[in-house]
Amino acid sequence: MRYPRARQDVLTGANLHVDHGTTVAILGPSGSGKSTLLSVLGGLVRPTSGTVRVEGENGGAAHSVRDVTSWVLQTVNVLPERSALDNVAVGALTRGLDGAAARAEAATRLSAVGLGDRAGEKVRLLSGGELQRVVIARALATARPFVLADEPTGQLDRATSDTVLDALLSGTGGAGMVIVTHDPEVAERCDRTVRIENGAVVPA
Ligand SMILES: Nc1ncnc2c1ncn2[C@@H]1O[C@H](COP(=O)(O)OP(=O)(O)OP(=O)(O)O)[C@@H](O)[C@H]1O
Repeated sequence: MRYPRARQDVLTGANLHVDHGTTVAILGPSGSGKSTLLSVLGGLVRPTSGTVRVEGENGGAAHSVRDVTSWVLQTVNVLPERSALDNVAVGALTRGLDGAAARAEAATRLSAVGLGDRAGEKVRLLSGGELQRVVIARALATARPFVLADEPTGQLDRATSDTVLDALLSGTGGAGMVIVTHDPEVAERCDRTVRIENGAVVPA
């Protein structure tokens, strides 16, 4: 992967396989290309060369990457004037639940990230860490086969980070997950950890 007008590749010969139902942590210094790798994996940017492939149950092609992934991103769009519950319910609606079921699912997801008592609050009134938890609850409510998370606990204190990580790791319902993190404790709880070094993905 080389960005337009950049002088060198960010990723070069990078190769990563994520099994269904497993969690992979990506570590690496600032600027090494962690977020770039995540963006390539999720189909947000097209790699300069190479491919991203989603395998179906029998190894055949399944869907496009964008259809099977949900994002935990700090910059992801939320509806600031709507409640936390409404925002998470949107995730559940995308998988075909009706309104009442989507709201029930949203309430459960918000409780799991410790925001049960803030469900009715407008999102614009939440703190950065609370917003991050709303984003996580919404991503999990979509119940897609893969979750891509960029620094999901970056803004949280240790205790909240543990709560959110519990929710993230136990709430996926068997989804595969890729987590970009600087936090060794987050990496420790993943099934596998890799690092980005000189543009390549290497075992940590
Ligand atoms: N849209 C872009 N256009 C050009 N260059 C970019 C773009 N996005 C990132 N880069 C460059 O690619 C390199 C890798 O950036 P990336 O954000 O992937 O790193 P990172 O490992 O996630 O860093 P951090 O830990 O600081 O978030 C950096 O040198 C960055 O300047």
